[in-house]
Formats: sequence, C-alpha cells, structure tokens
Amino acid sequence: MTPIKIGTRGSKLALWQAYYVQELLQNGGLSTEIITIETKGDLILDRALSKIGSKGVFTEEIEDQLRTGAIDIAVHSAKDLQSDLGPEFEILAFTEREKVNDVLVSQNTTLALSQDEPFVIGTSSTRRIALLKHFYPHIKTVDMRGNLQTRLRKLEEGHCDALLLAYAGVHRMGYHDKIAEYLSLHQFTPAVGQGTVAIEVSVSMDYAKKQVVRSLLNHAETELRLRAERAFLKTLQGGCSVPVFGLATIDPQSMSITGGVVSLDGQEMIRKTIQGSIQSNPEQLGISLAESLQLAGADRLLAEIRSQQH
Ligand SMILES: NCc1[nH]cc(CCC(=O)O)c1CC(=O)O
Repeated sequence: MTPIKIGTRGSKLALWQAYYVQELLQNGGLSTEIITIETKGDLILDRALSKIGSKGVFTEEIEDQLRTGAIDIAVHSAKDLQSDLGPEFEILAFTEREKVNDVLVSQNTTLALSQDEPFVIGTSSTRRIALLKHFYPHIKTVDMRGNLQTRLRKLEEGHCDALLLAYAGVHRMGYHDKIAEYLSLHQFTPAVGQGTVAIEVSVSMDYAKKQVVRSLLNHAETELRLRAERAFLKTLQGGCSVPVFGLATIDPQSMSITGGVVSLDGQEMIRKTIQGSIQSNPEQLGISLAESLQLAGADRLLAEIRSQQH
C-alpha cells in the first residue's frame, strides 16, 4: 500500500495529534506521511470565531485536500469538526478519548474559581464565558484567541491571571504544572467532542484502505459517545461558536448524555440528562436529548444568542 497521507493543521496541538495518529498507523505496519495545511482559523486571529463564521473555520482548506486526494485522512480535534460534514466526507474513526474536563491554568496554582477575590480569565469560548457568568459572576474575562502557545505566552505576560482550557490540550502540550483546578463536569460540561481526535476522510476513499485505517485507529466506546454527542449538536444546530455543551458517558449497562445551552449573559440555562440502554442507537439518544431541550425552549434561546452575535 502507498503511504497514508495525513493532513493536519500546523499548530503544535494539531501536530501532536497527527504524530499520535501516525504512530498508531505505523505500529500497525503502515507507512505514513504528514502534510500540514493552513486554515482560516489559523490565519485570522483578530476576530472572534463567532464572527468569522461557525462552519468549517478550521476544516475547509483541509477538506479541499481530501477532495483532491492530496491527503488520505485528515486529523482534527473532534470538537473543531462541524457536526454536519455534508455528502462528500465522513468520520472514519475516533481515537480513544482522554479526560474531558476543562481546567483552570495559571502561574498561581492556588487560584480557584470559588475564591472570594475576583480575577481575570482569558478565553474566547462562548461556552466558557457564559458558564463563568452563570456560576462565578464575580470572575472577569478578557478575549483571548490564538493557539495554546500564544495564550500561554499572554498569560505569562500578564494579560490575564488564568486561562480556561481543555485538559486534553494542556496534557498534550505538557503544561500540567500550571493546572490550578480541574473544573467539575456538572458545572463546566465540555463542548461536544472535547478530548477526542477524529479522523475525517472522503466517502470515495478506497474501501480496503478505509478498513485497515479504521481498525488501527477507532476506539469503539469513544465512537459511541461521540456519535450520540454529534447527533445532539447536529439536531440543535449548535456549532462551535454558540454556548452549547454536551457529554455522553457509558457505564457497562447504559449510556447517558447531558447537554444544554446557556445564554451569553449566563442568566438562563437549559440543561438535561437522559439515559438509554447500551444496545440502543447512540444517535437516537442524542436526538432525543436535543428534542427535549427544544421543548424546554432551547431553540428560542439559541435564536436570541445568534441575534446577539451578529
Ligand atoms: N477550540 C480549540 C481547541 N480545540 C481542541 C482543543 C483541545 C483538545 C481537545 O479538546 O481535543 C482546543 C483548546 C481548548 O479548548 O482549550
């Protein structure tokens, strides 16, 4: 078989993920090649993601290369991969998920969100800002985009007292020593897909090649959880720039999924958890959760949020 061409963004986090996938493929006896691709999300750093457009900010240029066959597989943080891939592309595999929590990162590791003295957190995530306003209204936020290294540098330069980040990225970059606090999943329910690497391919990729790559990369339990979460997000038409959260978990007998929406000012939150059997269709569980949130007013809340973002 010719080498598997792995497409990735060029940030350190993206490259870590590409090397991780490369290693899994090489351990399975495949030869590989990594090709880095620059995306709009990497180039435009002076505007909020919600203003650039919610779909494909980090993926469009990579999908162009999948389409032409210049790359065979694209490696993404599942969180950054839009929930509707359209007819040309599909997810071939999800690698094993790691800890999904958000963490508070600071030079001062004694900081805690629950402390009385206010402090300033750098983040551009609408979910994190809205959840902070909801649970910790005395904490202030400043807008902070850019890759993890840029944000860490700004933290060191004193632009803020702390960052709110996905544990997964902090772990992959080796910044554990700056973790001040692991945030609870009950308050800071993560974004759909957080902590998981997704492998996107063209639907027309050679079938035998697909089978080999999937068998080396896919983690069955992670896939079930992600299928439920992504169906939930797709039904709600969430996207990555609205404050929607969703997390599916599996215990031996059942699957449960928690999800919700929180207003930009943190005042209103709609959040629910539902359970299903492990045999049931994970997509159906995600769709049911979305529908029950819609009955509780999620569509109106999302429409209000979108009108405030434009
Ligand atoms: N939106 C940026 C992004 N996309 C994926 C991760 C972390 C890695 C992951 O969740 O898989 C991050 C950084 C962050 O949110 O702190």
